[in-house]
Parts: sequence; C-alpha cells; structure tokens
Amino acid sequence: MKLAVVGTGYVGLVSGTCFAELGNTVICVDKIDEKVEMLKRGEIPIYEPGLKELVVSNQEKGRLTFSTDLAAAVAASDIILIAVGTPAAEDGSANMSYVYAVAEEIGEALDSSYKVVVNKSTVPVGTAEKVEEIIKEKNENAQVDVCSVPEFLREGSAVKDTFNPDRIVIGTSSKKAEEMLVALHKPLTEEIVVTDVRSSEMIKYASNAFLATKISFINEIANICDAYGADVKAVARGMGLDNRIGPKFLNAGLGYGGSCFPKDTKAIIHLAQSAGYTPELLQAVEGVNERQSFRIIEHVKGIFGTELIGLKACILGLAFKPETDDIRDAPALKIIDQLLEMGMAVKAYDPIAVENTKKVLGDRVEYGANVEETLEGTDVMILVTEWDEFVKLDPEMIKNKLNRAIVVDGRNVYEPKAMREAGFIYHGIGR
Ligand SMILES: NC(=O)c1ccc[n+]([C@@H]2O[C@H](COP(=O)([O-])OP(=O)(O)OC[C@H]3O[C@@H](n4cnc5c(N)ncnc54)[C@H](O)[C@@H]3O)[C@@H](O)[C@H]2O)c1
Ligand SMILES: O=c1ccn([C@@H]2O[C@H](COP(=O)(O)OP(=O)(O)O[C@H]3O[C@H](CO)[C@@H](O)[C@H](O)[C@H]3O)[C@@H](O)[C@H]2O)c(=O)[nH]1
Repeated sequence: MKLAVVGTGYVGLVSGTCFAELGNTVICVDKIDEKVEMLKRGEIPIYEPGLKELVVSNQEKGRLTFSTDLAAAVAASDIILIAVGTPAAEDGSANMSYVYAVAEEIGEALDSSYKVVVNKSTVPVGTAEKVEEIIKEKNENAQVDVCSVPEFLREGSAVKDTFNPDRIVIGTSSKKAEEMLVALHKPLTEEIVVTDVRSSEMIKYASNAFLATKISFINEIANICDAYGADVKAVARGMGLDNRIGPKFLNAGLGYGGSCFPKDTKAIIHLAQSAGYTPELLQAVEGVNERQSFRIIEHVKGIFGTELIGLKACILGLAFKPETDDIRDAPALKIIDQLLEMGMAVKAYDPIAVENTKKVLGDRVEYGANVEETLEGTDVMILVTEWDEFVKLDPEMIKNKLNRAIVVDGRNVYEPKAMREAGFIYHGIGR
C-alpha cells in the first residue's frame, strides 16, 4: 500500500518506518526543513533504540522517503496518517491546532480520488468527525473516510512495541476503510478491534488514564507505607501476583512524566468537564502525581533539615524514563527547580538527555561528564531515572565520591538493607 505519514515525531517516524519495513511505500512528511534534511541523510532527530538501522535500510530499498511537500505525498498515497503533536493547552485541553492545520492542508491537496485519512495522534472524542468536516469545507469533492487508529507505543521501546502490539484499534464506520486498515495492520497482530470512531478515540485516553491511575495508586500506597514502615515493593509484588491486578505499572517512584500521561490525563479530565461531568477519580490521579516528585524534597529535608544552602545534590537521570532523551514533563526538572529554590547547588548527569536539558535549564545546573565525576564532592546522590548503568553502580564507588554516604533513591532500584549495611543513609520511596 502507499502511505503518507504527516509528522516525524516518535509516532510518525516509528510507525512510518515500520510500515515501510512491512513492504509498504511510505512518504514521511514534516514541516520542519532541517528535520527532513537530517532524515534524508539517515540521521535520526530522536534517540530510539533500533530505529536508525531500520530507517536507513528502508531508505536504501526505496520504500521510505522524507519530504516537506504534503500535497505531493497526499496525491501519491491511498492512506494518510496524521501523527502531529497534540500538546496540552493552558486549560488542560488538547491543543488541536496542528491536527486541524494538517486537515486543511489535506483538504487543499485532495483531488476526487478515494483516500483514507487516519488520526494516529491522541485526540479528543469527536475529532475524526471534525477533521472530515474541515477537509470537506476545503474541498467539496473530497472522497475521504476519516478514521481513528490510536497509537500505543512507548518511547524507548517504540520499534519493538510497533512490531509486537498487544492490539490494534481501528475506529471507522466505513467497510472500505476497515478492509484497507485491517489489511495494513494484519501482519502485526491478529488482535484487531474494529469499533466506531468515537469509541476508538476514547480507548486511547481510557488506556492512558488507567495506566496513570495504576501509577498514582501505587504511589499513594508507597506514601502510606512510608508512614508505617511497610515496603511498597513487597506490597506491589504481593498484589501483582493476583491475576486480576497484574504486576505491571506498579513501580512506585516519582510519579509519571513524559509527553503522554500528564497531558492525556489533563485532556480526558477536560473532556469530561466540558460535558458537565466531574471526573473525581482522574482528578485525584493527577493530584497525587503532581505531589509525588516532591517526596524527594521531603526526604532531603528529612535528612538535612531545612538549612540547605551550601549543600550540593547529585542528580542521576534527567530523561523522564530510561532509553530516551525525552525530557518533556520529566520529574527531574521539577525536582531540580525545587532544590535550586531551596538554595542547594545541583550537579546532574544523564547518559543521553543532557543536551535537551541544557536547552531548558542552561547553566543553572552543573553537568558531569559521567557518573563518577558528577558524584564527586556532592552531599547527596538522588536517583531520578532508573538507567541500567545507575542500577549497577558499585556502592563503594558511590561512597568514595560523595562527601557523605547519603542516597535518595527515587525509583527504588537499590536494596535498603544492603545499602544501610554498606554504611549509607538510604531513603527509598515507600520502603
Ligand atoms: N510520543 C509517544 O510516545 C506517543 C505515543 C502514542 C501516541 N502519541 C501521540 O501521537 C502524537 C504525536 O506525538 P509525537 O511525540 O510523535 O509528536 P512530536 O511533537 O514529537 O512530533 C510531531 C511532529 O509533527 C510535525 N508537524 C506539526 N505540524 C505539521 C504539519 N502541518 N505538517 C507536517 N508536519 C507537522 C512537527 O514538526 C513534529 O516533527 C501526539 O498526539 C501524541 O499524544 C505519542
Ligand atoms: O510502574 C510504573 C510505570 C511507569 N512509570 C512512569 O510512567 C511514565 C510513562 O512511562 P511509559 O508508559 O513507560 O512511557 P511512555 O513512552 O510515556 O508511554 C505511555 O504513553 C504513550 C503515549 O500515549 C502510550 O502510547 C504508551 O502506551 C504509554 O505506556 C514514566 O515517567 C515512568 O517513569 C512509573 O512511575 N511506574
């Protein structure tokens, strides 16, 4: 099949490349010239394991091309995937300006041949209908079915997730579009859920909201564990072995960050409120998450008291999770801001997210070249992102580099007993 993919962020680039790998002809379009030029040279603007090799090999086979010319890509394709950003607006709703702008451009580019337009971006319920309306306002001869196929990939494992999805959800009431989209996705999985467009759009928000709820739930339990001397890791294990609960997404820590859960939770809350419904549970999920990263600060104050001026913290991990350089809504940024405000100096390190962090924090923070150098001469090590290299650190090395043997483990990666026996003042989250 011939595909145009609009937007070369995580979703557009990964799904476009994977569809090319499956033998389709794919044109990935972005409005940013430099990005398209980089991609043409086989350079990948984001860090995503396994992606570069796939992009380059599909370019070489001529199945994957990059362009800024949306009209030409639309004309050459049967299916057009919209994968542009839907960031949070001031009021928490999804900012739909990028999606609507693309809809206008598609409307202008279409002739009277049949096309399937797919929203892969995470969008409020009712968006497919609105996109179809915009296209038809621009072009009354347009023969389109606008469908919803939400994306469930995770950053850091995006390629693996795309080739091994738990399910594909297709929202459409058109038999013709359904047949084309089922044929496109069939090589990926047998688990294809075909439903109406609005339910499909809701499935995406409901899935993210549920996962966010699981995280806020276990964080709340962790905070109660802290008060009573229970170990949240043991609690999560004991709970997770119940098949009805399951072990995944029960890691207590600093709360969820990233480009999806925070904004999508806000968007579904806004969606509910716009319809006159108060989503109390989801509001609490968000409230718990807002507070959770500040648990670190409470631990720091618990150790040093409120007089923090003159002390230096070593922050390990800046990306919102391991295996990505994405710092959008990363807990590290909030924690660093708070430490600086309290008068502490901060030295930080991340294997790949330092460049992105510098664009936001500049020289308010000192950056180490590696873990050892970052730890050197600091008063407390604060682990924020559970990169494998941090998990495997030698406690003796940590002790030798720090001014005092103090570790605050925001991801519960070390064993409290072993750390305390090794002479550390050790604080985890809920254990
Ligand atoms: N990042 C993820 O892991 C993930 C996973 C699932 C779903 N989603 C959803 O997918 C959507 C895209 O997310 P992302 O992280 O890939 O976005 P992103 O912000 O990283 O990238 C979006 C890209 O679209 C381009 N763009 C914007 N307007 C354009 C236009 N008119 N023409 C051509 N290109 C245009 C931008 O230049 C940018 O390169 C969002 O709705 C997001 O919620 C993201
Ligand atoms: O037990 C857990 C699991 C995750 N997290 C945090 O939750 C956030 C999100 O993690 P993850 O879901 O792994 O990453 P994303 O790449 O943001 O992926 C989510 O958001 C995407 C965008 O919508 C969806 O496509 C994915 O299915 C969904 O998992 C990160 O800050 C994690 O540290 C926890 O705190 N505890």
